Amino acid sequence: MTDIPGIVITGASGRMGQMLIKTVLASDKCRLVAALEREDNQWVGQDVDAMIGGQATGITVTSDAVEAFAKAQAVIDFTAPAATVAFAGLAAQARAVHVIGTTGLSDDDLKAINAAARHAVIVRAGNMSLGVNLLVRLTQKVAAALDEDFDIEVIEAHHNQKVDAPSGTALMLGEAAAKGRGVSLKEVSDSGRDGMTGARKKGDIGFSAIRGGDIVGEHDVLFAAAGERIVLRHLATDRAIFARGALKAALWGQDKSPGEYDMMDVLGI
Ligand SMILES: NC(=O)C1=CN([C@@H]2O[C@H](COP(=O)(O)OP(=O)(O)OC[C@H]3O[C@@H](n4cnc5c(N)ncnc54)[C@H](OP(=O)(O)O)[C@@H]3O)[C@@H](O)[C@H]2O)C=CC1
Ligand SMILES: O=C(O)C1=N[C@H](C(=O)O)C[C@H](O)C1
Repeated sequence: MTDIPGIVITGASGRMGQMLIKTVLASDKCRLVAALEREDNQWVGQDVDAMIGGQATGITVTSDAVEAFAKAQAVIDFTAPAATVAFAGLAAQARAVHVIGTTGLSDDDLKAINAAARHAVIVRAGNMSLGVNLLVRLTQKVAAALDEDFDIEVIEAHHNQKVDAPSGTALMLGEAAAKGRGVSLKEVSDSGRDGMTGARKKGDIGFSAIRGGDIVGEHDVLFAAAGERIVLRHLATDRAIFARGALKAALWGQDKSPGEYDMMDVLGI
């Protein structure tokens, strides 16, 4: 046994799962203890190195979450809402830090995650990159400085396999803009415009989603008034930025008390 935190990666064969495994293997601050996939996944029973095409790890992809979590000090989870809610309960039982990158979570999912955070540390963010979390802060500041003569629109673009919209990041940016304005996002959110929508309602925060090709993740926050526009922009070109943030969160959470945290807490911004 060593003091270096043991990490489980869920959704191990996914786009983020593979990136996370590579990031953990490249770090000397943690060790990979398990790579988890669901039972019917083609990689279960195969070596992690065959899946990621990298160095020999001696670790076989497993579908046994209970056994995997029992060996872990942290679980890094970028999967899908149903899986993440189940993992939150199991990670809490194992008293492992649960880092959640999964987006598209419903209010009920968030309640279940919040309940699990009574027993263990959970760090959850729709975007784990430093750049986006700074952009969230900037968005709040700019929204607080401008009045409703500036229409706020969040525009996001992602690859053609993304299943949820608006993106988790777009919602973080929308929440920040609403907070800056001192309003509730639920009351002013306008997404999915189509057909005879009528004129834009003053004070609304709009969302637009583009899906295509292999776009990693692009977010604009547009403040548009008569005669001028301000655009705050983040472009992700490499999923490594999310994996680095997630690993930082897993290590940061090791000495924290049970509760739900976000990347602002981790980054101290
Ligand atoms: N917070 C952040 O910084 C970021 C968040 N994300 C979010 O992370 C999530 C994953 O993204 P991405 O890696 O691109 O997606 P992928 O579809 O590439 O990977 C998802 C993985 O999760 C597994 N999975 C899905 N459902 C279940 C389930 N019910 N039980 C067990 N495993 C399951 C999939 O397995 P299978 O193939 O068998 O279905 C797959 O291995 C998304 O919600 C995305 O929005 C992505 C990037 C950054
Ligand atoms: O699904 C993705 O790919 C991404 N999802 C996150 C989101 O929903 O914002 C973060 C990043 O933009 C990539």
